[in-house]
Amino acid sequence: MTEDYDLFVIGAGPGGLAAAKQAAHYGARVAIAEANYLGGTCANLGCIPKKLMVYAADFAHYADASEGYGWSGDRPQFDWAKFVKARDQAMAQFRQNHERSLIQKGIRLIHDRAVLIDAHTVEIADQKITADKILLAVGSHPNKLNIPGIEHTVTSDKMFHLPQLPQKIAIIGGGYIGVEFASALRGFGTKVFVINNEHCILNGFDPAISNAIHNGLTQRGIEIACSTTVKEIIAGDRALQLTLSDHPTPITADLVLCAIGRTANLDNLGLERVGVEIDRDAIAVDAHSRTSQPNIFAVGDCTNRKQLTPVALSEGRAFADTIFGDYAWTVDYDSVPSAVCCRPEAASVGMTEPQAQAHFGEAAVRCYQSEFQPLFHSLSGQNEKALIKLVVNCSNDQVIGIHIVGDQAAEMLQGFALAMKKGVTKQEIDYTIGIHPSSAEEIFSMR
Ligand SMILES: Cc1cc2nc3c(=O)[nH]c(=O)nc-3n(C[C@H](O)[C@H](O)[C@H](O)COP(=O)(O)OP(=O)(O)OC[C@H]3O[C@@H](n4cnc5c(N)ncnc54)[C@H](O)[C@@H]3O)c2cc1C
Ligand SMILES: NC(=O)c1ccc[n+]([C@@H]2O[C@H](COP(=O)([O-])OP(=O)(O)OC[C@H]3O[C@@H](n4cnc5c(N)ncnc54)[C@H](O)[C@@H]3O)[C@@H](O)[C@H]2O)c1
Repeated sequence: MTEDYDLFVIGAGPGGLAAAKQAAHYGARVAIAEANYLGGTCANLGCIPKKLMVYAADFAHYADASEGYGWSGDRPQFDWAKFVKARDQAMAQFRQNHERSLIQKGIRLIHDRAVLIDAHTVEIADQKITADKILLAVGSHPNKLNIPGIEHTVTSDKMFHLPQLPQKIAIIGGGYIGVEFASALRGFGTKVFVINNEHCILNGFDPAISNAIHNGLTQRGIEIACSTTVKEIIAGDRALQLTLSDHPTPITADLVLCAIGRTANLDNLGLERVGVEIDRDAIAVDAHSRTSQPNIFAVGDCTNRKQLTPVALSEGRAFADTIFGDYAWTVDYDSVPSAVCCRPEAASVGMTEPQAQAHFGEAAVRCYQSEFQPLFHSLSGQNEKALIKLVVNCSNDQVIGIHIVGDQAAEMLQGFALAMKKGVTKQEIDYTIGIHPSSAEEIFSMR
């Protein structure tokens, strides 16, 4: 029997869109379903609106620095509602661009929720559609703590549509989302208190990064409590009151953000019905993103891999190249760079110093670290330092980890991440000529 499509994709976030477009490029007949907004979390409730918010907050930072550069006069005021309107217009435009590009590629977009009926059939908008292959790219949703008063908290989804900015916010979670919102909101003038259950924020990053970001955030006036959590939240007349474990006095805030990780969107998808197995609350897949049901695949946040847009994109492309194209490849999870869009910014790729020592032994690992004042801050009046750290495998001189803190850390890291993936040695870095004046040139003079 001929199926309606060669590929049916459930979820039009970065993973689903990349796979659909790549499969169509090979001539496959493709349909894609999206229950909410085209572009998924990344384009609508994640990376893009977050980065625009970070840019908006940066103007306060530049305004603070401008006096040292000879500027004076009235300081412009920030209008949250005006920003939200402009941002939403830009995001609507991005969605239209996505839709146009799907049409151009001959991909059918169905704006509705899809569920699995059997291994080759999905149900959507009261219609049954069959496909030879089905790709699950359904993403994830924010976790919430199970404590009294949790109903008084919001998650990152809500943060982009607040009617107004809070005067004081408590953020539960000191990971990517907690730290990024803490930093941006502080830029807008909000008082921020971060509560993290682990011994440091951004645990999992190199300790040099966690420490530098901790110091950078506290220097900007953000309060951080680690090795603690929230036991209870009580709504008072004027504020929310949070009781912390091992913390003498409750803290108050007018908004509480819960940012403690995200879990795959698996509810009522029909996975049990078609025999797709689950592992640690996510869809279990092999290296080629194949589930336990041979013609059903899964990519992105709904699998137990790295919850990052470029990872979802690569998994989508690798799936389409392997199944519909002429070559098979798998994603290399060892050299995935990522950045935390806080101020100061952090970016990282490869092994941390503790990971490298655990893997190769302490004696086999050498680290080079430089902390310096970027030229910009010689006049900004801000005591900001930048940091670059290299982790090197002594046995072959290869750079196996690069960690950067400071302005444009993400932009700086991108090229170095490619060099690391290609096996660059410390000696090759030493003999490379830098660009002057820049912060990045510091990496070439670390002895
Ligand atoms: C606040 C925030 C900031 C972030 N910032 C960054 C960043 O700076 N850099 C970065 O790399 N990553 C960032 N991320 C993570 C990034 O957004 C995700 O890793 C990425 O979006 C995952 O892509 P995906 O395609 O797997 O899923 P998603 O983007 O979540 O897309 C899944 C789509 O599937 C749809 N869907 C679900 N179920 C169904 C169904 N049954 N039928 C039809 N449609 C369905 C959903 O509506 C959704 O649109 C951020 C995340 C958040 C929350
Ligand atoms: N810039 C980026 O690339 C970016 C930005 C945002 C999100 N993301 C992706 O989205 C994922 C989810 O982000 P996230 O920040 O929600 O998760 P996360 O895993 O990055 O951080 C969660 C934090 O919450 C803390 N936590 C957990 N339980 C807690 C508790 N009971 N009390 C106090 N603290 C607690 C953890 O110690 C951790 O620091 C990230 O892992 C990342 O993959 C990426």
